[in-house]
Amino acid sequence: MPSPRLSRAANNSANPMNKLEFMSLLTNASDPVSIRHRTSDSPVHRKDSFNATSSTASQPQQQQLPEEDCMKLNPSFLGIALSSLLAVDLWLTKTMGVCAREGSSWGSARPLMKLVEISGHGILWIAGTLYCLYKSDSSAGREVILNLLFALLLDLILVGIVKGIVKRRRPVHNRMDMFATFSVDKYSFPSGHATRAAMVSRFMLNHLVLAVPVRILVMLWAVLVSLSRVMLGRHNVTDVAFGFFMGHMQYSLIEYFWLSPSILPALFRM
Ligand SMILES: CC(C)=CCC/C(C)=C/CC/C(C)=C/COP(=O)(O)O
Repeated sequence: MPSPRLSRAANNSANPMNKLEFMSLLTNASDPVSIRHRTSDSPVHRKDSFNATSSTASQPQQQQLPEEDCMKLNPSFLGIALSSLLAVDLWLTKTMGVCAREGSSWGSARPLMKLVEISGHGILWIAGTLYCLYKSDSSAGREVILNLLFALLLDLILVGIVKGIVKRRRPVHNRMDMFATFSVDKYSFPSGHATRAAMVSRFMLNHLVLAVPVRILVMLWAVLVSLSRVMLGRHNVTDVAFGFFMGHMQYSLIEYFWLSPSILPALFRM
């Protein structure tokens, strides 16, 4: 029967992992050369040590990356994708900001674009909805208008929250000459006009009986309001694209939580 000491020595020579451990103990922690060559510091060596532990002499060597290498590759790929998107975004924003100043290439169209901006302003929509609610004499009409009002208020809150979290500055060529803004409106992501235009247009298309030409006009208005944000230099393209998407999502939310007279009878008795 072999002695315990002898059998441990035999195990050590058979197990390559033990050999690696022994070698790493020999390296000098204060020596930079030995630190560089330490097996755990180099991905190549890490791969070898991984294979050394996972493969035996009888199994073929597998080119399997350790988990931590995969984790390192992913963020760099995401980083490259994000910085490329940002570069395209900034380039498009600069190129499309043709009404940002009076002296810009389409500077003469700036007053017209500002009218489009006003057509999507929150104050105008909230005041208009309140007026329609006051004038409405049918309960079905009141139900639709009240839900539109909630949608507009929800939009203001959600956009304010996202702007406050993301804190993305408006493009450098923007002149801050908008009327009636909140303090978070110094930030640009997402575009509040784009969220409102997308949400309100979907709302109108789904809840109002409109002739086809009017339906087309409503869709064109939503696109024009969104486009005008970039042309006026107010927003980056991604602010508007995300805003448009967010507006659609907000509409779906309003549909899901639709307020009916059976839910809040007091509100509908006004
Ligand atoms: C009734 C009430 C509280 C109305 C407030 C409406 C208001 C001041 C909305 C702000 C609208 C605005 C200028 C948003 C900024 O839009 P961006 O497209 O530049 O993000």
